[in-house]
Amino acid sequence: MAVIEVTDLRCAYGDHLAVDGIDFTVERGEVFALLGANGAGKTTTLETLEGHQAPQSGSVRLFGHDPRGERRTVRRRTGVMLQDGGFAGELTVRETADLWARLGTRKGDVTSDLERLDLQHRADVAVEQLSGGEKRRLEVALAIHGDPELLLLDEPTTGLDPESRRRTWRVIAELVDAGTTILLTTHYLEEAEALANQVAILRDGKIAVAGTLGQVSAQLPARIAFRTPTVPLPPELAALRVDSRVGELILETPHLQPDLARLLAWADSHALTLDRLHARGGSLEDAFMEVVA
Ligand SMILES: Nc1ncnc2c1ncn2[C@@H]1O[C@H](COP(=O)(O)OP(=O)(O)OP(=O)(O)O)[C@@H](O)[C@H]1O
Repeated sequence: MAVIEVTDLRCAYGDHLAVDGIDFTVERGEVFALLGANGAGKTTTLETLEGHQAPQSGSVRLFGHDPRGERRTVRRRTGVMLQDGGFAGELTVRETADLWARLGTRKGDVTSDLERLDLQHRADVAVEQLSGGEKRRLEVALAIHGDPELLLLDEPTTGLDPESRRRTWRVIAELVDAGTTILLTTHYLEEAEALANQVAILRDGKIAVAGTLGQVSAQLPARIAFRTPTVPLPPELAALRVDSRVGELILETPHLQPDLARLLAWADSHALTLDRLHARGGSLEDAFMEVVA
């Protein structure tokens, strides 16, 4: 049985349909990243999985259970981040973590939770005195308490400096190695690339593109770029041309290897050096830009 099963989910605020008929499943041990521009419906989907929101129609199942109707059963196995404003600002970091641990049913060492997110030296500081990035790390520390089977993470690294982000990725990767299933939302495509095996890109509450990272990237053409040569390109390559900015020429092709070989042969025959030549396959960023453009 899938850990998460979402079937024809619709969620509305008044008459505004924020999630408009989405389906996906997440199997045990997978990391599933929900991507999309602001307002695409990521948080609404996550809040429905957390049981904070009721679907307008369709269904959401975690471990085969309804996260609203069978909240206790689901919560025992699921780590979630505390909602915005859920902290009592005057409590210290350790008091907050202790309280959270007592409210839940999973056993675990709060000190080690704080250490994993590099917050041990902030343990006696009031939560209201934490920086934005430290607060976000505390939210992640609470979510991972007791090594849940499933983690639901809403933008786990937003506002973190690059080192803290990488550290958080390492913590998440360790949990995945230990068998945790993860669904996360993020605006950082490199985060999805670093962590996820499945992605779905939402647009206006619908899934526009979904699949493994490889499948999503492979749907987009490859790109070859180089500094503009002074000699005109042969027609079959000139037809691939999509853009030329600041002296760089970009060719898009679904057939990277033969077209790159053709380009190099042409450059050779004209004794040309193609400055700053680089070639790459389609990427998650290309897929994302295609969806949100
Ligand atoms: N409490 C609310 N009341 C009314 N409309 C809401 C509410 N929360 C979200 N919406 C609307 O629902 C849609 C989806 O919002 P949601 O927060 O799920 O998007 P998101 O993809 O998480 O966006 P972001 O990347 O900005 O966090 C948006 O149009 C948003 O304005």
